[in-house]
Amino acid sequence: MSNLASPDVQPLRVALLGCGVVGTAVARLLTEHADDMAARVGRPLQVVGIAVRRAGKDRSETGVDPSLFTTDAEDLVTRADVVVEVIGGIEPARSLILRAFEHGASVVTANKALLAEDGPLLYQAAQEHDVDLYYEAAVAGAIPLLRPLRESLAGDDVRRVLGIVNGTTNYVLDKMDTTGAGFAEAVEQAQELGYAEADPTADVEGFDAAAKAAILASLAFHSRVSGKDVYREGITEVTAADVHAAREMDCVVKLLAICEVTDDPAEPGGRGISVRVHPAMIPRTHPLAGVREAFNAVFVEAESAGELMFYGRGAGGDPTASAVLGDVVAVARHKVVGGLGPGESTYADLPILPMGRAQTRYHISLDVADRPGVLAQVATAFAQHEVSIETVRQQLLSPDPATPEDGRASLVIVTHSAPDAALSATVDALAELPTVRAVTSVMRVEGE
Ligand SMILES: NC(=O)C1=CN([C@@H]2O[C@H](COP(=O)(O)OP(=O)(O)OC[C@H]3O[C@@H](n4cnc5c(N)ncnc54)[C@H](O)[C@@H]3O)[C@@H](O)[C@H]2O)C=CC1
Ligand SMILES: N[C@@H](CC=O)C(=O)O
Ligand code: NA
Repeated sequence: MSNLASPDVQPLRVALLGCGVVGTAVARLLTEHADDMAARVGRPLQVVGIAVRRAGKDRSETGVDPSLFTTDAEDLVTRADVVVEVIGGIEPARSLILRAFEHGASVVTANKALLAEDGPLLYQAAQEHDVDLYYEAAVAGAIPLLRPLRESLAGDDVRRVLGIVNGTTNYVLDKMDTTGAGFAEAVEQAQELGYAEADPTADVEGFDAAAKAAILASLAFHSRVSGKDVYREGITEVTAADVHAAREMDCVVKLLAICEVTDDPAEPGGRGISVRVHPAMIPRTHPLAGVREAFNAVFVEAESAGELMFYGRGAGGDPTASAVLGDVVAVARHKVVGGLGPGESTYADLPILPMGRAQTRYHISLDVADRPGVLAQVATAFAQHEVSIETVRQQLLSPDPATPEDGRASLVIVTHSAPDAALSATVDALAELPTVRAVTSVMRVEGE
């Protein structure tokens, strides 16, 4: 290591854009682990500047020389070999990354929103300028997931990627399930712990998970998938009745990202991609049910490898910085010894299938009149849409005080797997039946 400290060894210049939750951890760890990083890269890394929005704030926890903080990010990216973008959002992050490429810098980013919106543009610019674009932190934080998909599984045929990829919503659902915490209170806690996006709407409405699902599907299926291609439902519509219904079924509600290749005869070539993010009930015995707090877990199913599971911290400053720094070492090494990491791979160019074709199962709770023939009417609605019922549970409810003479019952139905369009049409038909007083909970079911 001593020769690396010699004044003759030219350090690699690192510029950091953003000094929030992730940026602060990156800056501190770059300083604390400077010697190890130098040894792993083969040359010292020198932080040449940290772009911030507001100068003069106390950032002593980074251990970085205060003179390195600058509000001129545009200039900073022209003075670096490696640019780390942890500002987030679309602009100015996109322009700064493109400018960094133009000046010959490789870029490490954690910005899934930008990658899901404009990944192809960034890949192309990186390729044109012979530099790297790495983004392991963008999906599932610390968990090494993108490199396995991009590199380790490059010789296999990935069929499915399914998991929990948003720490904030997992934290919220977990707190609602285990402590009975309210939605707003749990979101606030997730913000305080540094898990949530700058605007937590991106988390709770499922945009963050959708961006990650788009990135995962693109890599897994060698096709272009953008955030807009992903069917998305967040957790804001998950009610206490849903959580209760899940508990009654010995299930738990999780926000899942599901990316699948389906062999669909209606599509040219017979294959298509289905990508969706939505809350789903999963049995408490399923491994994903045990994923607590802000942890993430992702299953990958590949033809030859079989099933793989990735688990770890998906959010938070230090865990995310771990993934960022791993990428910094990789791209910095390329600067030292030559070579580039993998670029965009879209040769399969598979079409995106509409959500209606996704195969899923539904759990439906109905508040019905307790009269002869009700069950037959309900069953007919399922049969008419070619949806097969797996289980039905009926329970008497106390009468509605407004109509005390009418009997009431709750019907809880779980279906077999069917196209989402047929399931959703069945729910619409059920809601129209005069004997159905209310559809009290509808949720997709995943896992056996
Ligand atoms: N917090 C987390 O757990 C994770 C975050 N990420 C991603 O990392 C990125 C950063 O996230 P956080 O650090 O949590 O956000 P943050 O909001 O804590 O930090 C962003 C920082 O960038 C600064 N900034 C904004 N515009 C700027 C500009 N023009 N020039 C200089 N600085 C500017 C803000 O003032 C803020 O300090 C985002 O893309 C996020 O999606 C990825 C994985 C996990
Ligand atoms: N807001 C995100 C942070 C990591 O990507 C999350 O909660 O998972
Ligand atoms: Na990751």
